[in-house]
Amino acid sequence: MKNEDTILEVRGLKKAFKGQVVLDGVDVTFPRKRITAIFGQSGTGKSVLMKNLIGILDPDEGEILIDGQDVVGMSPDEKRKIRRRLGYLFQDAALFDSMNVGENIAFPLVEVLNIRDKLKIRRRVSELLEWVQLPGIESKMPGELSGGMRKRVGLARSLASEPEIMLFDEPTTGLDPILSDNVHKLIERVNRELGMTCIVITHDIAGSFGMADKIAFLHEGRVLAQGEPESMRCVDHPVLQRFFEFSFGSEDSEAAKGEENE
Ligand SMILES: Nc1ncnc2c1ncn2[C@@H]1O[C@H](COP(=O)(O)OP(=O)(O)OP(=O)(O)O)[C@@H](O)[C@H]1O
Repeated sequence: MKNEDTILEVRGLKKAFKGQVVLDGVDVTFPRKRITAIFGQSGTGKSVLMKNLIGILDPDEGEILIDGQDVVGMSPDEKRKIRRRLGYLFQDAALFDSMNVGENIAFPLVEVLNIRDKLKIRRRVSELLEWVQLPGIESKMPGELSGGMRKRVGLARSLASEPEIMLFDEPTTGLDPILSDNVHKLIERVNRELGMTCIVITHDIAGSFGMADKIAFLHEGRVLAQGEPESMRCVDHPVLQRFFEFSFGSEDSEAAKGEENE
């Protein structure tokens, strides 16, 4: 990306489990206030990368720089503080099943932002539910919600702590095309209306193409290519080309290559 203003950078990130190398030197940058999609085949380490970014896993080697500050070597206290700048939405939304929707969203307001005023909490929960277009469902239990609703409540909860960077782990997996499109529109709103940097881990290359400002392709533990979506079509790699063929049809992918060769 030309003149990229980087908020988050990963350098030489390595992670293995019992000798099985999953991340083998990942280098990738994430532009501030933009949407970056990371895609790659199943099992290629996308979720492991995300877990390293949010601090659920520690890398074996490498750096994770937030505004130039390496998180990896920080004390637990410093890590906690800097990682508050990150929010995330897991595939299953990970709601607390024993709490109702309102309590789920109030949780980070109390625990992260330390808000104690009950009226203020109620108002903010209601605003967040309106923002995800689910007004007035505070008293519903997670078990009563559809998959798409759970995802939106999960998003409202993540947004409650006002992160600067939002990570989405396969947000459209298991959703039909209409709901997937709704989720993409919601991610665009998070980016445009709230000004958050968004990182989206996905298999859905066709869906993410329209939404992302940047795409990074993870393959065999490394980022094989990264750049603006259109530039990715011209990367001459068989796996990447196969992704394009399946997602857009072979003619489209061949045409893009042809244009590049002219
Ligand atoms: N905690 C863990 N312990 C051991 N192995 C793990 C652990 N987490 C992930 N792995 C392994 O790392 C590899 C990559 O997994 P990961 O979930 O990151 O893939 P992915 O690219 O997100 O796949 P998918 O698109 O199917 O979700 C897999 O072989 C997985 O078994």
